Amino acid sequence: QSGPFVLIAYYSESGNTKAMADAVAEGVRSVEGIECVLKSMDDIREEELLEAGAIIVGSPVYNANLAPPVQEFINSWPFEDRPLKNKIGAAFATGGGISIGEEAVLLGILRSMLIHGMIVVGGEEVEAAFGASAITEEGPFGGGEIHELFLKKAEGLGKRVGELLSDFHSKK
Ligand SMILES: Cc1cc2nc3c(=O)[nH]c(=O)nc-3n(C[C@H](O)[C@H](O)[C@H](O)COP(=O)(O)O)c2cc1C
Repeated sequence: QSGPFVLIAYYSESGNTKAMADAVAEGVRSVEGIECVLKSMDDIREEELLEAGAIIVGSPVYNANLAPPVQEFINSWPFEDRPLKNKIGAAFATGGGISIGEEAVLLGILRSMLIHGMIVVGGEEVEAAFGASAITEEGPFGGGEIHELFLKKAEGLGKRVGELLSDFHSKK
């Protein structure tokens, strides 16, 4: 990576969180001068975490908590001298049902980021205030594809983080 970039790190067992990650990436890529690295968290090297200007983490909801591999990933971040301090952080999540854990997961990710001294932000719209989330199995949202409404929130999140990173860089 030559210029400032946003790292999007996701975990996805059945593809829903990956689909949201793709929409977040689209939002980031709409910002001029900002690059985007989109990866499943298994493939992320520590160097990439250290070089990223912003990190956006996505998790499915598992029993109203972060999926364990996501918490493990965050627990593996370097902490000595807090090298992630002042990076921008944001979250996205997918859950099967409405209000059975997605907000808890978003805030769980942001809480861990705050321990690292990151500057955490939500999405573009008030409907994505804690980050972008999607419902994947309940009622009208159970059709197999992620509803457009949720993809738009994900895109707005990526765009906002990209724009903030761009502002930070222009002030340096
Ligand atoms: C072990 C397990 C626990 C789950 N617990 C919840 C839950 O508490 N609340 C919820 O809304 N969805 C729950 N789900 C559903 C997933 O969050 C949902 O299907 C999600 O979109 C899967 O994301 P993925 O396709 O990226 O793997 C659970 C799924 C699994 C496999």
